[in-house]
Amino acid sequence: MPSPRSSRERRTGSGSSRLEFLSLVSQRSPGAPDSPSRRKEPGSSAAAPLPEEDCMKLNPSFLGIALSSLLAIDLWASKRLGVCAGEGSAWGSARPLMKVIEISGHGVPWLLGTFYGLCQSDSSAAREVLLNLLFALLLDLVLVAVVKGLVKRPRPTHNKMDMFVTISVDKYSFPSGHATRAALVCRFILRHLVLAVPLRVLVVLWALIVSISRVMLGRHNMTDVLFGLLLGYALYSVVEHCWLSPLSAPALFALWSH
Ligand SMILES: CC(C)=CCC/C(C)=C/COP(=O)(O)O
Repeated sequence: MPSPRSSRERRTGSGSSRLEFLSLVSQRSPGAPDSPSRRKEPGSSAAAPLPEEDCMKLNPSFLGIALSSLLAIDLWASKRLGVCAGEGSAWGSARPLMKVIEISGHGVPWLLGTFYGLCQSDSSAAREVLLNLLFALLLDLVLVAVVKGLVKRPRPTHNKMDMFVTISVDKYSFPSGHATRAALVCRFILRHLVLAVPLRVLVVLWALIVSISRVMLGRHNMTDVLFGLLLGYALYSVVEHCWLSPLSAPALFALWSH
C-alpha cells in the first residue's frame, strides 16, 4: 500500500507547472451544624434534605475554581474581542470582509470544491488525495456535530445568527467547526500539495485568520476556537492513519477511474 509519504517522494521530482498532489459535587461542609441541607423542618424530627439546586457548594474543589475562572476570563475576553459582532460594533465596518473569510472556511464550498476536483481529476495521485480530502471533510463535519451536540455550549450572547447554511447543532458553539476545518485543511494541504514557500505561509495565515475571525465576528468564545484548532490538527493524524488508497479501498477508487 503506498503511504502518503512515499507518494510525496515519488512526485516531488516532476517539474510540471500544474498542481502536484501528494498522495481526532456537590461537596457539602461535613458536620456544619447549620448547613442548610441539615436544617430541620419545624415540627419534624428528621432532617429533611433540600433539593440539590438549593444547596450551596461550600467547599468547591481547586479544579472547579480554576475552570470557572478560566471560563469567566474566556467569556470576558471573547466579548471584548468580538469587535465585528454587529454593524454597530467597534470594527463593524470590517464585518462584510469577516463574512467573506467565514465563507472561505465554510464546509459547503470545501465539500463542493473537493467533489468537483475529484470529478475533474485526470491523475491517480490527484484522485487519491482529493478522495482522502473529501473523507477528511466529512469526518470533520460528523465529529464537530457530535461534540457540539454533547457539550451544548450556547453561542456567545453578542453573536448574530446570520450564518450561511447551518445545520441544527450549529446553534452550539463548542468547538468551532471553522477552526477544526481550517487546521485540518491546512495540515492536509501542506502535506499533500506541492507549493512554494510563500503559498505555504499563506495557507497557514488563512487558517489563523479564519480562526481569529470566529471570535471577532462574535460567533465563538476563544476556547471554542482553540479546542477546534487542536481537534482539526489531531483529526488530520487520524485521516493519515486511515489513508484510503487504491489498494485499501479498490471499490471506491473504481468509482472515480475514467
Ligand atoms: C452545512 C455544512 C455542510 C456545514 C456547516 C458548516 C458550519 C456552518 C459550521 C459551523 O462553524 P462554526 O462552528 O465555526 O460556527
